[in-house]
This record gives sequence, structure tokens and C-alpha cells, in this order.
Amino acid sequence: MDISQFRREYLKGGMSRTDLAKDPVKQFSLWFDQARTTHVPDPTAMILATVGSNGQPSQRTVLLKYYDENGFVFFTNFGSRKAAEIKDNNRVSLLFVWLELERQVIINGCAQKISTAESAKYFMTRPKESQLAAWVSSQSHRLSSRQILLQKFQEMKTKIGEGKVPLPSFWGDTGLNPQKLNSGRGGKAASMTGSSIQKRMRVGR
Ligand SMILES: Cc1cc2nc3c(=O)[nH]c(=O)nc-3n(C[C@H](O)[C@H](O)[C@H](O)COP(=O)(O)O)c2cc1C
Repeated sequence: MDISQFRREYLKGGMSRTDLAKDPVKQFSLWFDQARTTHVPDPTAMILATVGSNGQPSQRTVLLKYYDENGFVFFTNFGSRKAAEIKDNNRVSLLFVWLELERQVIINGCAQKISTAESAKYFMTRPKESQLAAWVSSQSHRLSSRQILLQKFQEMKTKIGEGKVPLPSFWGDTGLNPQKLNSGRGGKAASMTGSSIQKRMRVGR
């Protein structure tokens, strides 16, 4: 199909270096606030690119959960493909696409697990159903049937009952210990955690 005629005018104006904050995280913060308060539907959604051992990049959407001068944090399953790729090569790239603002933000760096304490803190704020799902989901792996997943979920739900859902035990069993993500110019960047990987990225200065 020829889609070469699909186009629209980008009218929001240019960007001048003199308009930018010296601190890239500060600049990100200003842009993030704009994305949050305008019509960007999922401003925390970002594309995470990793590279496999054969040099093949792969990408997927993840959600930004925290950011500060220490980095950009997301959660994922340690058993996932992305986690395996990061374990072998912690150089990663994040891309925020905010087309409503005619803007994209690219952050390059190195991934690192965050501390278990930090992971636990976040895990405890998740809705219970999400906590249970973290226990039963085997991310990136083929399911033999949806029914089995639902059954595992129900079993876990019954087992936990009214109690608190603990951190998944396999979070610590993956051999992925806390490691820092460094940006290309030496800044600290991403971190990973537990059955979740949290990536923390900081742009180099
Ligand atoms: C809007 C959206 C948000 C997502 N957020 C996350 C997330 O925060 N963490 C995560 O592990 N996967 C998230 N996913 C699922 C990933 O995109 C991906 O399918 C999954 O993590 C498996 O990726 P992998 O096999 O490359 O490791 C999200 C997907 C969508 C569509």
C-alpha cells in the first residue's frame, strides 16, 4: 500500500537550545508536565529498546513509575526477554512519543536493578490483583492455555485470602542483582528489581 501521501503539518514551532534547561532531567520534568496536562493519553508510556546477544535490538512498551536525578524507573518481570537481554547487555534506550505535543524524548543509558526495599515499597502500592498477577505471570513465555493462567491466579488468590501479598520470592532468585544503568557519558541511568525490573536512567551531562 502506498502511504506516501499520509502527512500532516507540524505547527507547534521549533525548539531552540537556549530555551532548554541545562539539566536534562529538569527539562524532562517540564516536558512531562506538559504531556500530563495536555491531551497525551498515556504520558508515562515509553518504548524500551534492548539488544539481544546476537546484536538484534528489540522494543516494547513499559510504564515509567518514578524519575528523578538518579534515573527513570519501570517494573518488569525478571523472567522476561527484556530482563534476560539487560542481564547480558545493560545498555538500553527509552523513547517517549508525545505526538500530541509533536515531541519525542530519547534517553540512552545503562540499566540497573533497584534495591529490594525500593521494589517492595512500590509493590505494596500496587492493586492486589496486580500483585497476584505478578506472582502467576510468566512474562514473555508462551502460555499453554489462558485457562491455566486464570486457574493459577485463582489458586493464588485463594491462598492469600485477605492477607497481604508478599514480594514474589523469585525476585531475588534470578541472579540479577542490583546494578546501575549508566548513560553514555557516565551518568547513572537505569535500575531493575525483583520479578519486576525497574530501570532507572539518567541522562548524561
Ligand atoms: C501500554 C502498555 C504498558 C505496558 N507496561 C509494561 C510495564 O510497565 N512493564 C512490563 O514489564 N511490561 C509492560 N507492558 C508489556 C510489554 O510491552 C511487553 O509485552 C512485555 O513486558 C514482554 O516484553 P518482552 O518479552 O520483550 O520482555 C506494557 C504494554 C503496554 C501495551
